[in-house]
Parts: sequence; structure tokens; C-alpha cells
Amino acid sequence: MQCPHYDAGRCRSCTLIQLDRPTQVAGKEAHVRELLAVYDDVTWLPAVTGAESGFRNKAKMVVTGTVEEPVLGIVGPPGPFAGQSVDLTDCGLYPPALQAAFGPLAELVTRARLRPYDLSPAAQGGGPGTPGRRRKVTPRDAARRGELKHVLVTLSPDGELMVRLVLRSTEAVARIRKHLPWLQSALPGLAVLSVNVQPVHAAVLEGEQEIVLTDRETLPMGVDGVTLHLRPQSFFQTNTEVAAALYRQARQWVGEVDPGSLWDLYCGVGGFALHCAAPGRAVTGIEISAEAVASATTTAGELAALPPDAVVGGQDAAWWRDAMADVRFAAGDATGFALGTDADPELVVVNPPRRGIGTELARRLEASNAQHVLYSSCHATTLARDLAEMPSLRPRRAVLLDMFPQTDHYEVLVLLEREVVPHPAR
Ligand SMILES: C[S@@+](CC[C@H](N)C(=O)[O-])C[C@H]1O[C@@H](n2cnc3c(N)ncnc32)[C@H](O)[C@@H]1O
Repeated sequence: MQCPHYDAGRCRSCTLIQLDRPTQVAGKEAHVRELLAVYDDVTWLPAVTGAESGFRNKAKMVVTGTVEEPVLGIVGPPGPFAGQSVDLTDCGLYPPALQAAFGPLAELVTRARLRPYDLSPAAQGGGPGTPGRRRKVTPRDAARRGELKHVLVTLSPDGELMVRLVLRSTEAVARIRKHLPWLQSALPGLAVLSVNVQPVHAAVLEGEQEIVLTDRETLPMGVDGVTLHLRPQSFFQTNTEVAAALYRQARQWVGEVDPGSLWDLYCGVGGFALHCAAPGRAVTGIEISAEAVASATTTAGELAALPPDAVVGGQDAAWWRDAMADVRFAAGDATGFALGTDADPELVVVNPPRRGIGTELARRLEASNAQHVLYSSCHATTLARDLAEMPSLRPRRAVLLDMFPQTDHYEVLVLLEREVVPHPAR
């Protein structure tokens, strides 16, 4: 893919952009196969690849510049643009409908007088002085630092938008509210607008407090017919097309195993659990974010009460009602949940953050009666480490999904099966 920002040295996020797509994918396949090389009986499916540009459903823009001329993008990487404002509103990873949102959002910054936050050390109140001695930050310093840190935008497959403004404080909320009707007319697809309050001067993207300013609180994300409800703070896979392929593959493998009970650990808004549910199957989804659990529960309720003539994902309303009869979601720590019960399901889906599931949970699964584990990983290094803690659960099938083209990141889905230890010959 050609990118003027990369070529000029303004942005270096797409580390593989100079390689053609087949070479990128081949490199990722070589990487994951090497990490899992000790497992010699894995059947690898061909890699799943979606679009190589315009695939990101979410933009995380740093806001720099001024109230009159805000810049949405990044702070320049080391090199000739280091520390400078870089406008990335035409980044080729974003679909046109996402790019089109940035103009009105920049105008909102000006209309609502949202002063871009100054990330530079001088704005922290440090300034020149004796090294190691920090001047006390005064209210005037704080005002000088500005308010608006990031603009986070998510686009649904239906063209609707969720916009989150990450602010240092609640100082500007009333002004944003005042300009909301204007923003809604400028962005007719705007479903959700919220303010996230992140008071800390640190490289943390967002804070805990979220103030939703629109009547609607969720963005419906249709994935293979199932409408997942995204709330501002809940995780959603970055690439909707490849996420749909991921859930389809999971549904197929789970369907072949046909377990009577299933846990979906790290379930987010319920993507795996809801796609892998079926009549007669008990499904439990566990997720740390209560917001995401609320979203998953909403979707399960909707699927249980479809209009009689509805068909979703090839199944009719009666099938979905029965499939949702024994589906539940709960907020909590995945490891704590698994360690806190003696009951074992027949199959466990895990889809942890990059850090993986860790030793405690891996050992709990190793010692369980679960016959299968379906591990979806966005960081194959921690996957390989976790697999080493579960020697009885052998990888049998695997597929790489190129969820993050132009970078060296990828998703890998692995079906593990409990090895049957042969009885010693009599
Ligand atoms: C990679 S995302 C997967 C989400 C979901 N499976 C999906 O397909 O969208 C990881 C999820 O784990 C959740 N999480 C992080 N730490 C957790 C923990 N200790 N216990 C349970 N869930 C956790 C995050 O909030 C996030 O939703």
C-alpha cells in the first residue's frame, strides 16, 4: 500500500507497509508456525485476509494544534517530524465514512472552544530550572495545558458512529452539549457521543469516568447477522470483516465438537459466546468490564425474542430462542471465575488481551475436565507460553487471521484437544 505519510516520515505506525500483502502474510505465518513448531500434528487452514486498506472500524486520534486550527492525528515519530502535529484524517487504514467524520469533529473543537491538550513537558509546569526540582502546578498552568486529549471514533457496518472525546476535566461538557444538535446535523450517522474524563498527565488513553451525551448509549455492530451492542468503554475487534470470519470459524469448530457446555472467558460484548451458542448448550461468558457484560446481555435478550418470521445467521427465531435459553454473562476476572468453581464445561473459549491467560488459568484448564479449548490470541508469543502450561491440551487446528494488515500484528485461532493417554498394554 502506498502512503504519503509513511513515505515522508510523518507516520511510522504501519511497519510492514513497504512489503506487498502476500509477503506480509507469509512473514506472519512463518512467525506463528515457528512459535508453535513443537506441536507437529496441527492442521493449518489457509490464512484469512480481508481488505488491506480501509479496514479499521476505529480511529484513535490525538488532538493537537489550536482551537482555531485543531489537528487530528498523531504527534510525529522520531525523525524530521518528531514532536510535530501530524494530520492523519486521510489515513488509508480508515474507511471513507470514518474519514468523513473528522472534518465535522474538528469543527466541533472550534465551535465548542475545546483547547487541545499540550503534551509537551514544558506544559507540565516543569519548564527550565534545576533538574529534579519540580515547580508546583498552578491553576493557570492547568488552563494553559488545554482540555481535549483524544478523539476516538468507531464506525459500524451500517455507517453509524460512536464518538468519544477524551478530556482532562468536565469543564467543557456544557459547551459540547450546547453544540450537540449542530454535530448531529453535520454527522447524521452519529449514534453515540460521550466524554471520557482522563485527568492524569500520562500516556493513558482514557479514564474511568464516561459521560454519555446522546439519548442512545450503544452502537449496534452487525457481525454476521448478530447485532452486538458496543458501549463506549467496551472492547471491539478492530477489523469487522476479519472479526466476522473469526467468529464464523469458531462457530464451525465448536459446532463440530458440539459441546453441551461452554465458557467464553474474556468475552467482551459476547462475540464468541453468541456465535457459538446453540439449543441445548449451556454458555457462560465472563468479562471484566461490566459495560461489555451489559451489552452482551442485551444482545442475548434480543436474540431470544426475535420476531417470529426473523432469520438471523441462517437460523429462525425459534432456534435462537432455544439457543439463548441457557446463555448468561457475568462481570468478573476470568481467572478468579475459573478458580472459584469446581464445575468444568466441555469446551472453553479464551480470547485474552495481549498478556495472555497466564499461568494460573492455564494450569486450571490443564487440570480440568474440559475436552477442548479454543484459544484466540492477538499475541502469539504469550499464546505459545500459555500452551506450554497446558501440555495435555494439544493444538489440533489453527488459522491465522490478518486482523491488522500493514503491521506485524495478527490474530491466531487454535483449537486444542485433550490428549487421550493410552492405557498401558496388558
Ligand atoms: C481481546 S479482548 C476480547 C473480547 C471478545 N472476546 C471479543 O471477541 O470482542 C479481551 C477482553 O478481555 C477483557 N479482560 C481484560 N482483563 C480481563 C480479566 N482479568 N478477566 C476477564 N476479562 C478481562 C477486556 O475487557 C476485553 O474485553
